[in-house]
Amino acid sequence: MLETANLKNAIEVKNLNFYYGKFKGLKSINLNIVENKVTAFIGPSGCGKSTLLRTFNRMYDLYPGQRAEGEINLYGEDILNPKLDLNLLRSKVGMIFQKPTPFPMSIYDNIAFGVKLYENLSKADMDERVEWALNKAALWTEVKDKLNQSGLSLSGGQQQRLCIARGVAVKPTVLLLDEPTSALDPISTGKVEELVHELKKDYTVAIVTHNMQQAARISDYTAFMYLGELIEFNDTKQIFLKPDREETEDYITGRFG
Ligand SMILES: Nc1ncnc2c1ncn2[C@@H]1O[C@H](COP(=O)(O)OP(=O)(O)OP(=O)(O)O)[C@@H](O)[C@H]1O
Repeated sequence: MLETANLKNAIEVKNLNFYYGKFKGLKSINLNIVENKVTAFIGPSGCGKSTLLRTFNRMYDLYPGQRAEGEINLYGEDILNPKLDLNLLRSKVGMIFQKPTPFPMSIYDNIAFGVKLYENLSKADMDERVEWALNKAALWTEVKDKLNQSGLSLSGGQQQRLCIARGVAVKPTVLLLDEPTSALDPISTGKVEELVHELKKDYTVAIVTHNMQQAARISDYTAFMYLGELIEFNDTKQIFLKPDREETEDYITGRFG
């Protein structure tokens, strides 16, 4: 396992268990998400990747019967604390989903909407923020002349970059990406992958992916999960070239999963 205690961690997960009612979806997870790096979560369907990602911004809180036990520290603050301000947490830990989900409103408003929840900006400052976020998501040049058009009028790949722009616009510290390219064509996928590479200069990124090549291409660290457990967590190169555990090797070489 990777020794990350001496690196700067954005998130530290300690003895995390997660329950869907009586079903235990995560079993004693311990790992750190290193600041300004990309950490990929891989593993067969149903192994708990999305469940783990959803604990990092307490997305599960929206659903009755789901609960987490243990500790998840975001820069030293335990986010499992029941008294935590969840809106504030979600402004610090943004999430982008598998299917692009633009709001049914203009491209401009898709971005401004979230910003308005947290900040009271003048029109000029908001214009600047919208341009900044669209630039960060490598979408500005494609949409700058049609900011008033519906976000839904964009292509799938553009919609996903719009969602990424919406995510970065509120200036989170961590971005969670749950299979962000699985609904995209190869060109759009390439663009999102380049973008993830750029984003880690400013953000800490955790990404769930089914695509081994993608994990190898874009992540610094990789966590392999199986049946709710973290089997192996290490430098991405190590995981793909010389994994410690046989289960990891079987998975990445396509022998199961
Ligand atoms: N809402 C839910 N209620 C009950 N069980 C659930 C719920 N969501 C997920 N699970 C179960 O928790 C386990 C982990 O699911 P999760 O979605 O985290 O897996 P995953 O690794 O992200 O899978 P995939 O790659 O298919 O998206 C699975 O056994 C799944 O059936």
